[in-house]
Amino acid sequence: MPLGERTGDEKSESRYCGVETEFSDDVPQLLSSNLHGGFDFVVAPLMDPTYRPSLMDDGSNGAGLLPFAGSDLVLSPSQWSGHVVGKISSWIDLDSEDEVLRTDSEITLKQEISWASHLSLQACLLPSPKGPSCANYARCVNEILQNLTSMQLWLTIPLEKSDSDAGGANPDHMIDSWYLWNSFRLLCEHHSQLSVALHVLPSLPSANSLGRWFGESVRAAIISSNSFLTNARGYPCLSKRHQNLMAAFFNHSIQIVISGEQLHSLPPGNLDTTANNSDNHNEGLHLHPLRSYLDYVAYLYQRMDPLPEQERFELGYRDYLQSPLQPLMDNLEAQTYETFEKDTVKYIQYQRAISKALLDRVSDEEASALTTVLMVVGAGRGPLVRAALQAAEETGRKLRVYAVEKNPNAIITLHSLVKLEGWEKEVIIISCDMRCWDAPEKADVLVSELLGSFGDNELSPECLDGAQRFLKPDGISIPSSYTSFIQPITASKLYNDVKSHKDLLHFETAYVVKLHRVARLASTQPVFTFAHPESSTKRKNDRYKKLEFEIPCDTGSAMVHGFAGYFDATLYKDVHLGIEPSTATSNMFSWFPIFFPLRTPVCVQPGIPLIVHLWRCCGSTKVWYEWCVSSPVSTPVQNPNGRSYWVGL
Ligand SMILES: C[S@@+](CC[C@H](N)C(=O)[O-])C[C@H]1O[C@@H](n2cnc3c(N)ncnc32)[C@H](O)[C@@H]1O
Repeated sequence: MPLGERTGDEKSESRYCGVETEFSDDVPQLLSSNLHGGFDFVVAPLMDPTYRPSLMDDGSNGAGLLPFAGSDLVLSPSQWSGHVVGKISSWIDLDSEDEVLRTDSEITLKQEISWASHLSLQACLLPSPKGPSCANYARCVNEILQNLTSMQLWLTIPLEKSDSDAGGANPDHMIDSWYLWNSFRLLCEHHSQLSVALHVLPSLPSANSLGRWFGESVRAAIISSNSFLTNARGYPCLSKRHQNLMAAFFNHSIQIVISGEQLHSLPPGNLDTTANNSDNHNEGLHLHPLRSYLDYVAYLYQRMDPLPEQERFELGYRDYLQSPLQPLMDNLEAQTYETFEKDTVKYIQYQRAISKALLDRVSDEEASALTTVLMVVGAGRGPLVRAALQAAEETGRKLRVYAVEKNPNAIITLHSLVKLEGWEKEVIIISCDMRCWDAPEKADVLVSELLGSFGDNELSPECLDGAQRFLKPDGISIPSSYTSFIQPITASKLYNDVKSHKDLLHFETAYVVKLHRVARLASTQPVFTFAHPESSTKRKNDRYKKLEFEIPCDTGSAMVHGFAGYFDATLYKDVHLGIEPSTATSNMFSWFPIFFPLRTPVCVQPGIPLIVHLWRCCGSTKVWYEWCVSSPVSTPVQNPNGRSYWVGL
């Protein structure tokens, strides 16, 4: 039974909760008692824990009849795959000094994984490495991963990090379990079927340190009964920080697994009013011993606020890599225009900016005599024309509008719009590329929306340079400027998706992506700014920027898989629009962030700056970006000469 649905969240998947069990050779009974107890799946040992290959008295060294928990026939295939996660024997130690133990461990691990694959389990839980050195364990897991069809391996990692980094603490005594995970996954080359099961402990590391994990491949969070506090009525509850962490797990589709013994009371009939599944308390004497923990977890899930409408709409795009549009080189399709046009917030901001510009341009006294010439360059199917006419009506200013568009298909829509709305007197449609249009008069106001997720990446600067010829010397450009921003992120899912293409081209491409399973490791910093009109005729659109990021000291080390990019545009005076997280325009959905991947992820740590270089390069037919890191290590300059990714002029 899922943890429940979040109110109003019908599109989101349900969240499930599992339970860690002891070994039992009666798997059907084990499964049915736990499912009846309210859990969705069991994390159960597959093999008798007393088994050691070297102790098999048949001399087969483990090759004889193995003490697995029943045959594959005891459950149906869908029960095995839907309700059982295999728990690999916790005694295994593949990096032990003891050769017998090491060999036994290796044999057992392979036997258990082989059995779990045979059963088509979705995942197996691997025990945490026994010490900081885990090379042999990782080598063995890596070998298994090479031939594993679809099963996931969840490596148990205790969620611990001591916060006493500063003040000359001996680094040898520092605990940061992230290192364990990092060295293990590096040894396994970021394999996409290897992920983490975080073991949540009674005390938690700092928020920044916890945040790192949300960019890693975390599939499960195991929470023991001893991490729960006791409320006034004897029921389990969690600290505020643990509650927030659980909410973050739910938001990132991380499965919860409850483990340990019943440490809190569960008197039948004595209901905790904070728990929602109260009917289940009435099951009386047959309650699962961990039922109150499950109820509490379900309560935490159900009380979460529903996802805002925009987030719900964007669910299907989360962490999905898209190639950025090429609106200059290609002609946009009707569907793309339709999506833009639904973003009312964007047009409201433009209308506000245009209104302010019209009022600045023409005083109240001149309003009936003067006509402002406004040109929408890149008019698409006309929403900015509408915004301009509404601004004129709102301010009582007279307007002549030129709608310039190079997409012949959008021109057809523009003509029918003008006719339908009766705008023939005010609107003149020009089917032309703005860079070569010979305008009959000069504009007071030039309005455009040629912005990409990284501001200038859809070549707004090049287009507006071409259009500036027909803007009066004192004319206004809306937008008047735009700036791109980047920040380093952990994004193991995105990195693996790029890597799955197995070529350089995909590593040297910037993607548009609704970032979700990422950790933002430092605040954003501005990269390139373009202002319009550009007064200097000498200034070219090539740019270079070197940025230094500091990782907050309580974060600990982290992996940078690439950079998230954003923009902020000043439309006019105080009216802005953008997606830079700290100033993002709310409820606007036209742009997702951009992602610049790194070919080789870089491990960063507090105290050593992360130095990034970004170039915007302009050729005669294309514009492209190049990027690299020079500290703490140097990485290759990606995309030299725009060999993999460029935007056509
Ligand atoms: C991002 S869309 C915006 C469309 C519309 N203004 C809106 O807000 O929905 C950019 C539009 O500019 C047009 N465009 C791009 N470069 C152009 C150019 N050099 N000359 C004329 N139109 C251009 C594209 O065809 C596209 O219709």
